[in-house]
Amino acid sequence: MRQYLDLCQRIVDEGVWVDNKRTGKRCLTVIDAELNYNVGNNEFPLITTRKSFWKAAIAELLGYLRGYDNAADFRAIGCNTWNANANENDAWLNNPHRKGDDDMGRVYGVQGRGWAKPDGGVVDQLAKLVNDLKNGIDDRGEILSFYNPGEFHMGCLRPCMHTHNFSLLGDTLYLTSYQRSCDVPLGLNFNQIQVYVLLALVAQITGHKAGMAYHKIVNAHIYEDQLDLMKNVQLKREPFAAPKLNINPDIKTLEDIETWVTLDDFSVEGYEHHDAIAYPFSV
Ligand SMILES: Nc1nc(=O)c2c([nH]1)NC[C@@H]1CN(c3ccc(C(=O)N[C@@H](CCC(=O)O)C(=O)O)cc3)CN21
Ligand SMILES: O=c1ccn([C@H]2C[C@H](O)[C@@H](COP(=O)(O)O)O2)c(=O)[nH]1
Repeated sequence: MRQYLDLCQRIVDEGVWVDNKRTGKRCLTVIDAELNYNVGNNEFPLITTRKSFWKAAIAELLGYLRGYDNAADFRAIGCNTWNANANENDAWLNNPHRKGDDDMGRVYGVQGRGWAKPDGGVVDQLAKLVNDLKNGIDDRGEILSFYNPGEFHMGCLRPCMHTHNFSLLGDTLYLTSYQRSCDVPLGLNFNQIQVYVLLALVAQITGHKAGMAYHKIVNAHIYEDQLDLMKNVQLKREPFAAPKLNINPDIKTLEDIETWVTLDDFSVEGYEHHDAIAYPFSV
């Protein structure tokens, strides 16, 4: 939790104002941040200086792992975060590739599970890496990448957390995740949870111990309309100890994740937190 607050404080102290054309807002911005999560010790990086809606963050991750391309599918599993980008963004609403209400296009999990090959067919990056890791193989390319510049024009938003690189050392699995752009008050609250849960889940279904997850962020920002709440509310609060995350041990395969896993298969123990803060969201 300290590392999150240190990043917020660093943006407040050292951030530079940058105009963002897409949202029409200014962002206080720093470049290069690293957060590390000890998944092996079950130190769940849940924000405690405000109430975190952690279930929605896990639902969003499940949707990515299933290759969802529609905000309605996300809603059905308990996640509302894609409604605005799918339905309220003029550039996307006028895009000829948009297939109708709630369509998100070729983003995130679509690339992760079905990257189109130039000669026909698709690459399922997640199935490949799960299969390798299950067999004790780390070919130094166990990568799940959502970043496909050739199809940016076919999606509502470029992926922010775009690459997850797994590594096996002995019987311990590690994860290094890369993020190009980070809305620290809103997005990072979710992204920390997702990096942690991704390592915990993949370790569980491939039969390895989970080690550390390393989260590398390039552009970390606070939107101008979020700054006052961050400076004068969230950063004035003292954090509580990290809670623990429990995952249903019956989840044993990628197919389990694709078919029957729900948010009831995750529970958090000992989550003490301050009141919720309603940060403004920029579409
Ligand atoms: N500007 C922006 N920031 C983001 O973090 C972001 C995007 N856009 N677009 C794509 C996804 C969607 N994400 C979102 C969207 C909404 C919330 C949000 O409203 N969170 C609230 C309530 C969550 C709930 O009730 O489930 C929060 O208090 O955390 C969080 C992440 C993360 N990403
Ligand atoms: O997982 C996510 C997804 C999105 N974000 C934030 C980062 C930016 O504030 C916006 C995306 O805008 P771009 O203009 O495409 O950079 O969404 C996040 O923090 N985490």
